[in-house]
Amino acid sequence: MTFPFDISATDGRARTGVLKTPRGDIRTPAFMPVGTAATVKALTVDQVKQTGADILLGNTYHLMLRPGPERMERLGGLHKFMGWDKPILTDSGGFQVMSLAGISKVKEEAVTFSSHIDGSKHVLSPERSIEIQADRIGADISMQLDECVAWPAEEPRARSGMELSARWAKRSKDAFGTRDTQALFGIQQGSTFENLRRESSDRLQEIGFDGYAIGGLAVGEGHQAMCEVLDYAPQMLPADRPRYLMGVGKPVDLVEAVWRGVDMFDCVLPTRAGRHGQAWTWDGPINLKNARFAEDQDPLAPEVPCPASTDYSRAYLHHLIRADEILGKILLSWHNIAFFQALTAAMRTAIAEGRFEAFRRDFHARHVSNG
Ligand SMILES: C=CCOC(=O)Nc1nc2cc3[nH]c(NC)nc3cc2c(=O)[nH]1
Repeated sequence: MTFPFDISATDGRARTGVLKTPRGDIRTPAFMPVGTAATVKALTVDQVKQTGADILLGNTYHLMLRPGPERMERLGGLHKFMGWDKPILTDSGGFQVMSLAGISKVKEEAVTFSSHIDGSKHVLSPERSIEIQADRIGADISMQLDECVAWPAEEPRARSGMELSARWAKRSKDAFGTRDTQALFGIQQGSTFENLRRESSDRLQEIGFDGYAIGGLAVGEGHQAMCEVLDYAPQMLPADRPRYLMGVGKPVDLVEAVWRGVDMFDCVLPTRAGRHGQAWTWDGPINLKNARFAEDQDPLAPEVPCPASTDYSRAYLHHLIRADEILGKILLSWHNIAFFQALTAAMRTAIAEGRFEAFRRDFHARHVSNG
């Protein structure tokens, strides 16, 4: 179903709005915490809710290996399983098969691979991926199966991956059919080639999707090269539908992508880097392992409305991380997710008030120069 996407304000290419789904509204620009194995690592769903997150990402690859699609359905689907009653977007599994699975083979018909957990054999076709996401997991937003070509890619290789993804887009849409409570997003590919990204966008629009993701980025090309693709790629996609940049990113990546017209993001960094002591603040990233925090009585970020950001001293967090205490991983993950939510909330307000350019300039001055 094409969920209503009400853009309430624009400022240059930046947009702010609401994607309305049966399970709740998603305020954009939106950051989706990643709930890989039916959990946002180290956090309860209540803690995630408290950060202001409107939607979570689930990973099809992990969930199809464990607990398995049919078991997930017998248990009532992912929302019931993990106790999260707001929207969930699932990825198609394609990307993680390439990066996590054992021997994988990509054929026209499907991707075959062996589980990184127990070596068992699995098949992921566009049709099977849709069945797992929409019918077994019960995702509110499903993603087409695609092929994310490694970077750097020569044009012929980038073309073949883009064309396979476009054929799989059609098969995904046909398998998804028409549903009145769930949506399907297509994925633009084409690596760093403008002509390929244009062809991909045109083929996706001919098929017609409820939203459009920008794939093939944040795969090692670096911030500068990613921004150069984002200088043109988002605008090739329909302006009235959500644009989702997959796997991105650091706070500065979000600001630069919103500036270029992106609406939705997902990234494991807030929780993954948090578990290793990294915290993002308005004054840039810091690592609590650093000795300079050993007697720092200040909280992480008094202006971020999360207990982990306001109620604990940096000295205490330094101690917890140095001691490899579980609570350290919990508090830094919680703070980082809350910071990413505070960042997207601040961008929504800046766009609504027509001052995103000033926001972007101040953000670079305060956050990036220190970072
Ligand atoms: C995740 C939602 C939907 O994803 C898919 O179903 N396929 C897909 N996932 C990606 C994930 C990425 N993460 C990064 N960097 C951390 N770059 C990525 C690129 C892709 C991509 O091109 N396709």
